Formats: sequence, C-alpha cells, structure tokens
Amino acid sequence: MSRTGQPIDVLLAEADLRARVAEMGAAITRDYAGKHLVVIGVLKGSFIFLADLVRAIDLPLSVDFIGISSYQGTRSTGVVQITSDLTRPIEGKDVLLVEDIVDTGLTMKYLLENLGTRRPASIRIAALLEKPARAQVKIDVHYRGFVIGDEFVVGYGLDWDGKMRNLPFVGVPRT
Ligand SMILES: O=P(O)(O)OC[C@H]1O[C@H](OP(=O)(O)OP(=O)(O)O)[C@H](O)[C@@H]1O
Ligand code: HPA
Ligand SMILES: [Mg+2]
Repeated sequence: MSRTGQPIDVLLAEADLRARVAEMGAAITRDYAGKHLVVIGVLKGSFIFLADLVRAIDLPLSVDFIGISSYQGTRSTGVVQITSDLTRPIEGKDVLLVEDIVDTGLTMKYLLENLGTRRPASIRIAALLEKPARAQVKIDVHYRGFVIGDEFVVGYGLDWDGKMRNLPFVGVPRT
C-alpha cells in the first residue's frame, strides 16, 4: 500500500468509523443540550477523530488542544509530557476530552489529574478506541467508540513512530 509501505489488515473500515462517530456525536448532543462545551483534543492522535466528532455534535462549542507524548514506537515510556498546553482557562467549563485511544490509561490518568486542578465544571472522556487488555489504571471512558483487543493499531490519527496517521481506516500492521 502506497501510504504505508507495508500491508495493513483493516480492523475498522471507513464506514464503521463514520457510523459510530455519528452515534457518539448524537449522544453528546443529547447529554449536553443547553450547555456550551469545550472540546479538548489530545494531540496528536486525536486530530482526525476530533475533526469528525465535532461535526457530529449539534451544539455551540469551542475547541482547544493539548499536546501530550509518552510513546516511542509501539511502547509507552510511562513518562507523560505536555508538549503544548491549552490556549484558554477551563475553570467553570464543561470539558470533553477527546482521545484516539485509551491503552494503558496512563496518558488519561495524567490528564485528568492535571486538568482537574484547573477546576472545570465537569470533565468527560470521548475515546474512539479502548484496549482494556492493556489497562494499567481504571479510566472511566464516558463515550467509547470501539473496544479492541491487544493489537497495536494505526490509522485515523493513530501512528506508528509518527507514520500512518493518514490512513482513512483503523488497521493492524502485518508483522
Ligand atoms: O493509554 P496510553 O497507554 O497512555 O496510550 C494512549 C495515548 O498514547 C498515544 O499518544 P502518544 O503518546 O503516542 O502521542 P501521539 O498522540 O502524538 O501519537 C495515544 O494517542 C494516546 O494519547
Ligand atoms: O495501538 C496503538 N496504536 C498507536 N498509538 C497508540 N498509543 C497507544 N496505543 C496505541
Ligand atoms: Mg501515538
């Protein structure tokens, strides 16, 4: 395949992603009716999911991003770092944190603790994927796209060493 340089087995096709993101957007629209949401994308992995999800939410909202990094290749270093911070305070705001994947849960644990100290009115997580087999901490994912197995996945924002984020589907590189 030209975008990857190696074969990828499709796990979630474009149509599966589109349908599930529409459902998630509808649920969020219902739950936050009458409120103004602050949608926070966790960079870089969330950027494609976030772009599709916000277009499925029929509410007034703002978007901000926080840059986080902990993975090298296919492994979590366990050390979570903020590489770029939010541009606005979230005190008193209803925050929806948007992630591509909750894997060990360490990134989300760190973010919930860090953002929690900024005193938002509420904070929930929308994650496209959750990998419970690898969880090291319990994270309450309020809006979950798909539960997947223990495989390392790429595409739709998810990378392998910085590459393959631009695949329009979620797949598993053949090893
Ligand atoms: O639950 P965890 O085991 O912490 O893994 C999940 C996090 O790891 C990935 O980000 P990464 O640190 O690779 O940065 P990226 O989003 O820029 O790819 C992914 O996008 C999540 O943010
Ligand atoms: O399965 C994964 N793929 C890409 N990035 C990731 N970050 C945590 N888990 C994954
Ligand atoms: Mg990554």
